[in-house]
Amino acid sequence: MTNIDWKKVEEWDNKYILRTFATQDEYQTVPIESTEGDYLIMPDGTRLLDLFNQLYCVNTGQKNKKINDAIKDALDRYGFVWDAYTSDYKAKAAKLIMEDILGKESWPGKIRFVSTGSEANETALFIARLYKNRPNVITREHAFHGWTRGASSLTRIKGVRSGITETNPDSEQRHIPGQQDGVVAVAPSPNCLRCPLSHTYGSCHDETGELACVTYTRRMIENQGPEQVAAMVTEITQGAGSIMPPKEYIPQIRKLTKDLDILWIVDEVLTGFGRTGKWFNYQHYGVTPDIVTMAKGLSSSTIPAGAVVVNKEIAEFMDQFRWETVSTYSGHPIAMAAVCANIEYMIEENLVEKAKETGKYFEKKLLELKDKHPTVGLVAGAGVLWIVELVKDEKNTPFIKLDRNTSHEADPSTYPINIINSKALEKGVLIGGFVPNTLRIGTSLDISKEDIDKAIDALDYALDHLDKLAAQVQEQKALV
Ligand SMILES: Cc1ncc(COP(=O)(O)O)c(/C=N/[C@H](C)c2ccccc2)c1O
Repeated sequence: MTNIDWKKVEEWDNKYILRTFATQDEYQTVPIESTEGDYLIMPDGTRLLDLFNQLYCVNTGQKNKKINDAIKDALDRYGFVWDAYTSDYKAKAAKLIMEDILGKESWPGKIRFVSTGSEANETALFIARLYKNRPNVITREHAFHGWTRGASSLTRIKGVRSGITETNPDSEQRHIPGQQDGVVAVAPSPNCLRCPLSHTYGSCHDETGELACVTYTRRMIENQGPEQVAAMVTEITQGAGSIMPPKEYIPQIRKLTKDLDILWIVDEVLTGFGRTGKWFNYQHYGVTPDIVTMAKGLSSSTIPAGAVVVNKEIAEFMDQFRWETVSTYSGHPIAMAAVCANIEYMIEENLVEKAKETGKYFEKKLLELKDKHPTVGLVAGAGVLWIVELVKDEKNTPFIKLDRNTSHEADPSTYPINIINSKALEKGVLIGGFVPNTLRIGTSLDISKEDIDKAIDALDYALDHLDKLAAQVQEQKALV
């Protein structure tokens, strides 16, 4: 490795780069010298086991040899050609997705490649509104669909949707004028532990068995006027929002969209490509979408890539038109080479099945922690995507009242996810979440049992500390 002056790196980083998720004063440089498998390696050789899987996006592991070799081969042939030209890589990537992965399903029509998840969702919104000739779309509480204008109009995590937050917890929530355009209505999220409609799962079904949150969504769309609604956009498992729906929810939402003749856009940017133990998360529920958006695991993030798959009817409709917009890097030959190698590796190594089996081991180990630690209120997930809800008492009260909100209405150092993060780091494990009270665990599909055990040990150690803090708070309350 060339001799890097990491002091200079830190100086330039602080001096010239605009920050994300931290003000300049809060920001601290975290230098990473290299990555490998599920590990980040710092300049001093410290190896961090990454239970964020970065942003739940390195599905086939860091520095995957097959992907890196494919990129090197492609670089021997290409610099760049734009979407009007076809590389063998772009055509093969389309074939692998439409035939090898989705070939057994009758709904897929055609695919368009883009570069990010936000761009995939922008494309899906564009197509849905054009195809239905209607302006409105339905999103949900705690949704995260990206940061660009249309995608962010769907995003409903409080701190995120306005785009910026401030250190001072008492600061006014700022909103970026016009950023929320794009007529959307917000349906309740199937967050049964903290039901937005104050129901209890198991007794919230009506006489037809429909969940209360689905009935509410149906009524909301009927009030909007379904003839004004192009589509409902859903993550099957909410990623940043960290919510796993009850098993009936997705099939009932799919029925609702068909009953009301609106399109169903499924955002598989975070859950796609084997993360939940299926190629795509919707496949757990016996339903088929009209449009699927994808990114992250599409290339395992070695090179940015995103895509949108539309159903046969929409593909036929779009084929009539000259699409008068283009994104420069769509179908970039080097990115497509990474996509092909990523998918071929997943098929050769049977990684989707491996993730499914790994999920059973994760569930066993996380439920053991739930039995041991009073601050674990819920464990939910599948494959290598898990939620651990942190609570301060047996009533599942959240530590941070404004739950699923990143607008820093409290001091972030009091967030349970950050308390867990700093204790687990003592054991060389990076674990945490995005919303204050909920750990969001993600790994590569290939993670070893030894590394899972190392992660569970670190989480156990951190939860011991959180249990003590919760008990102290309870004792102080009892003294008052
Ligand atoms: C379901 C979903 N759709 C679209 C996008 C937008 O994709 P992009 O970034 O434009 O390629 C994302 C991005 N996730 C962000 C980075 C995230 C994930 C977990 C915690 C916090 C943030 C996503 O999760």
